[in-house]
Amino acid sequence: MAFYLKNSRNIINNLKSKVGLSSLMKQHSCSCLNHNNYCRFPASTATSPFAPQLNNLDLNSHKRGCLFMSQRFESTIAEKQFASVQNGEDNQALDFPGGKIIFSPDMRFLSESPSAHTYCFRVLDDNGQLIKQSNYIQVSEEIAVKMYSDMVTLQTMDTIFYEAQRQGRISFYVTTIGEEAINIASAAALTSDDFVFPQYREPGVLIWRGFTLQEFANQCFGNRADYGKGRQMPIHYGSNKHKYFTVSSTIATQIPHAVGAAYSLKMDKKDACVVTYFGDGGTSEGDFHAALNFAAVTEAPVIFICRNNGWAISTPTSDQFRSDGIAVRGQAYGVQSIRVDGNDALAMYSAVHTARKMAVNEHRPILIEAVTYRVGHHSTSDDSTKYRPAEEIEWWRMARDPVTRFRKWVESNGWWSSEAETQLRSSIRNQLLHAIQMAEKVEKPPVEELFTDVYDDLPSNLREQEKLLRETISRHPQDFPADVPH
Ligand SMILES: Cc1ncc(C[n+]2csc(CCOP(=O)(O)OP(=O)(O)O)c2C)c(N)n1
Ligand SMILES: [K+]
Repeated sequence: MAFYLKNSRNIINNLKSKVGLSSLMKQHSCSCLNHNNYCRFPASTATSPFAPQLNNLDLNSHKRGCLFMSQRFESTIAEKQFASVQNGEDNQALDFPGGKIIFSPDMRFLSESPSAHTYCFRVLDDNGQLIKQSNYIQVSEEIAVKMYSDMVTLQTMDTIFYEAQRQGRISFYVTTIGEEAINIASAAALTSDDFVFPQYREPGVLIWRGFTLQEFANQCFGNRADYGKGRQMPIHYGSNKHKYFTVSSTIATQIPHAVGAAYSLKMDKKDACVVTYFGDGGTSEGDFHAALNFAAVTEAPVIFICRNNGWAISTPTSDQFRSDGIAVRGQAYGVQSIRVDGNDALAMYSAVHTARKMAVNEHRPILIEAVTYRVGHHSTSDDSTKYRPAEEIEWWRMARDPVTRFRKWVESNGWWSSEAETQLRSSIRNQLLHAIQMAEKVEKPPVEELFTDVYDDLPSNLREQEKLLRETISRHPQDFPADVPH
């Protein structure tokens, strides 16, 4: 039998000094309650002066019991504290709402940075070899081969769609080059019941979940088969079937949405969590901060995955923030956090797999900072050599490519060969070229679709806009795409 007390960090010292229980107490966190705020007392506590109350508790009723006990202890301590402050004794600490505050005569400011940088968890070295004693979750041959194949699919899709944009066949594109491991390994560690609130550099999650290359192409071409009916720019994918919320260009808006969705999963007692992705730039938005705090206090099962890729368009992280990256901010909000080598697929898989268990079983948010590099330009509207050295990009592309690193590990297990590689790459390339040709042939959605799906009855301002649009098209037909029915 064991006993649990709420806010025990705050009262443990008082108990030690005033009640003399120190030899009986063992501080340790309780995973099923409010985490760090609870202490477990061993059965021997039964010999303490509090034995009659403690004996009324057991493991199953400890939550009810500890609330009762904590109220009892807190009120006793508050009374004693009040009396001792009145008497001018023991004024070194006080219970404030929310926790004990220790007073000190030293005027000491908290340092702006920790003395040591936060460690970065990795499993595979740069050469794809397992680092001895690394603490990782095993993946089966089947999962490893699918992970590798999907990373190659993502890389090939990026190359071909990027070229299609350069040829003027699609209007815009964003590549994920360099971030394939974050995309695919995180997706592999989730279940299909988990909801995804993406930024825009995570299409690999959809690849993993079975969104077809034809579906990707239909969205980029904005044709009639696109679920968004051509209303959004290319790469703004969404899929009800795959629980993947539609990409919104507006940075960081998805982060609080994810927390709300996670809170609702918790209230519905679902065995699932929510995962949201964002970049280092996204963490400068207020939405990021509100979301972390909201998730911490509601104990929402949400995994925040920050792709810290060094650049937010042309803004380097040194101009973005002065903290030791992103992971440390989780701690400030009361969220367990980890920094991971985002170019190590096994480390990403292990961290997300573990985070998912913690989120779902313990009802808590987790923050993962995946350290990586944006190898491509920000988008097809950007030329990143204007603001960063070409050698830096090349170094990451060659020496730290996550796809090659993972391939070496898969090969060293005897699960992959150069014949399989050649066959996979040529098959994906052919499928993509075919998907593009098909998507190009499908008609575009008609003009009236611009105005549907929001209101049952079009309000007068939208009717006016539609009229104005049609008049403009008839006055300037040469400026209007010939393949859009109107
Ligand atoms: C609220 C808002 N501000 C600015 C922009 C313009 N913008 C588009 S992408 C981007 C950079 C985002 O960088 P980051 O979040 O680090 O993601 P990355 O592109 O590196 O993956 C900016 C500033 C926007 N879309 N939304
Ligand atoms: K970024």
